[in-house]
Amino acid sequence: MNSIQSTAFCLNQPLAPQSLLHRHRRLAPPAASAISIDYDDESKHHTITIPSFLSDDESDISGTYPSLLHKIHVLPFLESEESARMLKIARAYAEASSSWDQQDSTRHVSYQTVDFAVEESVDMSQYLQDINFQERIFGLLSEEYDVDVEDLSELDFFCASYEASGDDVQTDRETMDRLEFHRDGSLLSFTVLLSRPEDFEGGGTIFDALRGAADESDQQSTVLKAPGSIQPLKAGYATLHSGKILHGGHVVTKGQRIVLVGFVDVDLRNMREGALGSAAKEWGRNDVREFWNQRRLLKTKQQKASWNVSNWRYLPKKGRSCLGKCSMPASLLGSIENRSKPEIIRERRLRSEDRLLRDIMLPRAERGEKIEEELGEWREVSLEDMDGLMIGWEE
Ligand SMILES: O=C(O)CCC(=O)C(=O)O
Ligand SMILES: [Fe+2]
Repeated sequence: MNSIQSTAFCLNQPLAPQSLLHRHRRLAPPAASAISIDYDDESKHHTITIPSFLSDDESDISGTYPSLLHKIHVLPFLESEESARMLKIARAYAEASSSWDQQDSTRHVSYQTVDFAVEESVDMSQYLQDINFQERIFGLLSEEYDVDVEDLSELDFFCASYEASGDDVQTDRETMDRLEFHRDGSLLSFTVLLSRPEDFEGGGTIFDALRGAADESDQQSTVLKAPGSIQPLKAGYATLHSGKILHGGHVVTKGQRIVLVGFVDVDLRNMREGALGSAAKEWGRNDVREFWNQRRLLKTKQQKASWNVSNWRYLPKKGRSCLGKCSMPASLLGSIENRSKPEIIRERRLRSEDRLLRDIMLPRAERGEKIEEELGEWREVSLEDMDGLMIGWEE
């Protein structure tokens, strides 16, 4: 992209003294921690590069920073008549089906969303076909993330509504005003804004890795708003990102935000084997750590006056030797408090995310052949043909 205006700013993290760096090598602050925003005035395309959270000398990383997956793109996508028409179809379907009146979606495992799948609405599916929606969005994703269009497949397209809480108090509608931080099942995801920015306040797609940094940017001229949420300038704009970057729907404080969201899968031949598995393992470990550290903190705080902890699992190793018989060393509570600090846990999470974004995509030269699935031909079969194939079948 021809970058006309470029902004870069730092997270302003002080460097730890050498001794600390040595003791907590794995948690050392990143060498370079800056967000860069490129803007091309002609195409109105913003490219936001999420910061680096690792130092470049960490030996076991295959890719470099920034990879294409570190980039979040915000750009005009649908013509204004197209997004207006889609909004109309979406509203009509949601009204007729009450899809936006209840939190019942199974799309996100741990929390409910207010949406409907595009395929449920005949009119919406038809319109998306008429305007070649899938071909167009796949074309964009293919170009920005360097994946062949043939290697992209639709996992899910759905239309979600966020409404400011309080607007629905008079009714029994269950709406949502935000979506908690999560990672999508897909490597690539997109959000197309259907409602007009002037119809709601707040909102946007919020990224953990961009949190805090937006305060320092020029709020008027960018799509990146505090605290790390990306708010497109017009209806019809698309936000493209890797679904593996921790993100959510930022809280809508007024009005209604309606978006079309898509999860797009990438064929395995493009991906480095094991990269996603180890990141997922690390995130799982982190969640468990977070839980236990919080629990330890609570327990030790409760027992601070007369320290008599009977369950050693709540204690770090160095506290276990004097279980139940001594007073709590002042340093112990401090160290437990330190470990359960959300910033430290966040830092760990961001480091494994950064590692994944560097590692997961194979360079073109290392990608294998695409394996076409052989479906064979349909033919009629007799009951004798089926003999032995129908396990558990009883006449
Ligand atoms: O509302 C948004 O911009 C993000 C939605 C999202 O992340 C999701 O539905 O998975
Ligand atoms: Fe998502």
